[in-house]
Amino acid sequence: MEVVILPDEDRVGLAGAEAIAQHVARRPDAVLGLATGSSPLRVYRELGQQVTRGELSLAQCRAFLLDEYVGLAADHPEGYRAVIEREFVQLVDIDPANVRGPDGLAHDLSAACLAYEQAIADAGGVDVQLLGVGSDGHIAFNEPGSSLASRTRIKTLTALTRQDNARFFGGEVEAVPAHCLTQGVGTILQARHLVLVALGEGKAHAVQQLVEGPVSAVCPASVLQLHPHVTVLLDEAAASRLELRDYYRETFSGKPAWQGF
Ligand SMILES: N[C@@H]1[C@@H](O)[C@H](O)[C@@H](COP(=O)(O)O)O[C@@H]1O
Repeated sequence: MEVVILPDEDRVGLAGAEAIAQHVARRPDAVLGLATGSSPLRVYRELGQQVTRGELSLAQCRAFLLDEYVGLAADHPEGYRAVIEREFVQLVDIDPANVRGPDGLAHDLSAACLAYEQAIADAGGVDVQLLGVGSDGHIAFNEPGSSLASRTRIKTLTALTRQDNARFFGGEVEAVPAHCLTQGVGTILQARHLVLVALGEGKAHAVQQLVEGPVSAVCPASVLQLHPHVTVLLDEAAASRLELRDYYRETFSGKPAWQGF
């Protein structure tokens, strides 16, 4: 796991965009994994600027969302498909038809979950998956207690997550749907590169647990310790509770000492 501590949100956004751009440089038709929430927004803005400047093109990419609320009308502005449309698709040159999310309005939600897993597999799997982390350590909507081998399925949101996300629903907890469809922890682990972004003091405990805590379903994000290629991008506040933060800084600060031997 590569832990990168950066001075501010803009630098985190830049680093996240760089990680994605590197995949696209190697493979122009890369499969991208998209996350919602506020943490990845600067990454999307930076990608948008690179596309506008002609430095990057996502025209051949396909993308899959991590999760979706159950039961929100298709035109609801806080539905994750709508959020991604607004915050990502409209800023870059990806074909909107190539961006897919779980169908939270499906008549048969279980069948929709299976179909979503199949669509990801048919695309050849996700090359680079952007992730945020909930203040309780959830990734996507895999709440504490989620099976670490889970696949895309319906989940019930915790009171804490609904409270955290109420800010997107005019502050009304009751307006936040109680259920969602989410890629499972096992699904996420199959992406070839995981890039997690965490910003602010409110994430410091979850970040400490995910990087340095035991691997446990109590903090689903801790399962990232079992993945061979993870980049964790943090601002100073999110990194503030890491016991080994000076070590992470040293290892990232420049040329490794063994170079040149
Ligand atoms: N389902 C999303 C997660 O994918 C996201 O990581 C989390 C944190 O969001 P934020 O980045 O706004 O703190 O929010 C939601 O619960």
